[in-house]
Amino acid sequence: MISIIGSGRVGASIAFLCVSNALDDVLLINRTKDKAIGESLDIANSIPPTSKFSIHGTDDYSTLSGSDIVVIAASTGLYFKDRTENMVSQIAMIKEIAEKIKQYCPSTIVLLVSNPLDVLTYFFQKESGFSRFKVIGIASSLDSSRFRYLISEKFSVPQSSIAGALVLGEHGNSMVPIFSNARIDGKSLSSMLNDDEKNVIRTEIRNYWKKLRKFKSRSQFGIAKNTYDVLETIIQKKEFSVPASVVLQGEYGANNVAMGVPMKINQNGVSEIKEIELDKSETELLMNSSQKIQNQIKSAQS
Ligand SMILES: NC(=O)c1ccc[n+]([C@@H]2O[C@H](COP(=O)([O-])OP(=O)(O)OC[C@H]3O[C@@H](n4cnc5c(N)ncnc54)[C@H](O)[C@@H]3O)[C@@H](O)[C@H]2O)c1
Repeated sequence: MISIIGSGRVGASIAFLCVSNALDDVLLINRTKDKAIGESLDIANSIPPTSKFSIHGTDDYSTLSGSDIVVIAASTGLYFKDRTENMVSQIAMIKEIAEKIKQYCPSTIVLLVSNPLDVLTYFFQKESGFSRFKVIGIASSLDSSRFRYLISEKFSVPQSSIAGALVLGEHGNSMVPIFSNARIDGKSLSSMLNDDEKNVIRTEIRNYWKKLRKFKSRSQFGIAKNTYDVLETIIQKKEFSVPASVVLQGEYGANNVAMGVPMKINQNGVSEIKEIELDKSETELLMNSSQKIQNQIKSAQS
């Protein structure tokens, strides 16, 4: 069973993909029970006639028991300028949720989606005491899909001709697009862009969510698909290479901080953290990004 805590825009979109693709049974848990019931009644009509799975909504955390995976997409409020605006209330919320998950499904895998993503991934792992390989923050794959989209628009090429376009580090203003790893039809992307052009793309990726919010209130489908891909990997016992946030213990020179890094995921969670080669400026930017997240963690602890 896949349980999704928080059935707002993002949680409901993830549930819709799971149910309409007959991935597994889905449980929606929301602070306000009616919202969870309403979304589950709607999404239930997308169950394919050949599916053996269903969906239910509740505000009762004890129903988490038996969850194979829990997705956390709950939010205490909106933010407008920066994803860290609600950090204090989001950390308090994640600590409460960690207690419930520990109580009702202590051997589950947890996918975090709520913001500020890296800070919450860190606090969830510390609070729950779960293996760091079972607590995965989903966001770098979304940022990477934005990177891919912007390259494909700039060069008028299909996304299928782009490989290795990764965004690592914080899911926030210090995120780091890795130009040195990206290829278009096998040709190095770095060699096709000067520093100014790279800066423009870097800024566009970081501000993608702000641009999107000029046209609709906030994003939901991109993150839903990126989360679904990881859920499918785990439920169907596949293996998947993807950038995601995890608590680091020395990898990329970072310690006791969560941030987006390339990894392999399988049915047990993170099976490998991949340390890829970065150029000098990317290495510095990634160190700065981990330092920024660490500062946020420290400010929340003081
Ligand atoms: N990781 C990413 O790349 C990414 C992308 C988009 C959105 N997000 C984040 O996902 C989160 C959800 O976004 P949204 O647009 O769906 O928000 P939303 O406001 O539409 O939904 C949040 C839901 O969480 C519920 N909730 C609050 N506290 C709860 C609790 N303790 N237990 C259960 N439910 C609770 C609310 O009642 C609400 O229904 C936000 O933190 C947002 O910033 C992350």
